[in-house]
Amino acid sequence: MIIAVDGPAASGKGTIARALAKHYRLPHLDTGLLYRAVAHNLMSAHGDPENEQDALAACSFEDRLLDEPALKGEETGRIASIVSAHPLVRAALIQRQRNFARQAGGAVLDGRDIGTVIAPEADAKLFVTATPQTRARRRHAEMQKAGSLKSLDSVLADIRARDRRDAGREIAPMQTAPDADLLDTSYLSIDAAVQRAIALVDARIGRRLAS
Ligand SMILES: Nc1ncnc2c1ncn2[C@@H]1O[C@H](COP(=O)(O)OP(=O)(O)O)[C@@H](O)[C@H]1O
Ligand SMILES: Nc1ccn([C@@H]2O[C@H](COP(=O)(O)OP(=O)(O)O)[C@@H](O)[C@H]2O)c(=O)n1
Repeated sequence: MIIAVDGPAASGKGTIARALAKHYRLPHLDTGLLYRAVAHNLMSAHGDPENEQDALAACSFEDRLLDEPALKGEETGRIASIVSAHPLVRAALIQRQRNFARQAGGAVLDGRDIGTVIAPEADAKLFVTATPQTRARRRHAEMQKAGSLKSLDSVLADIRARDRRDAGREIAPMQTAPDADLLDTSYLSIDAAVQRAIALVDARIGRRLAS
């Protein structure tokens, strides 16, 4: 079984994808980490994120880089959203994600284009959203815990800029797959959001088995 979880920054898609993976005993891939790894390599090489060749040169890395805590930083996320708009970068990362999705037994993947590009054949697709204000509050709280002094307003501005870039790019833009279930977590606790996600996936699987 393949489960695709897409959505914007800090919507809760990673939290939900991890919980689904645990519930259904499936391996999980946070595909945002791949783009963050490219951003990290590019920044280490002092490359220009707008330059497609610089970004392409940053695309080869081993899986263990994905465990690097530095990938989680806000600046890395911002640069990731710039390099991810280059077609050659997306092409360089696509097979890795498809192989993960199609492994025996299935998988859960979260990102921006899982249900639309990476695994359009997924058995269940969720598009996880929350208002920009809610997402900014969540990201701000995470950043404060990590010692950041950035204001909530500036985190909100970053979130809006990232949404615009991710939804507005020409290749594999962030969008809801026509057969995805929408899950708005703005007014749901983590537990409630996870329970709702499991119910939506169960309903999809049930429908598939019945058809
Ligand atoms: N429903 C929720 N209610 C409150 N906080 C949440 C909820 N879902 C996620 N969070 C918190 O918001 C932050 C971002 O969640 P995360 O799952 O990492 O988002 P994403 O993967 O979409 O960027 C984390 O600190 C997480 O614990
Ligand atoms: N499948 C994906 C996953 C991430 N990305 C890009 O990578 C950036 C970082 O993704 P992420 O999922 O780690 O970001 P957060 O939602 O955790 O903030 C996004 O802003 C996207 O530009 C993408 O283009 N396609």
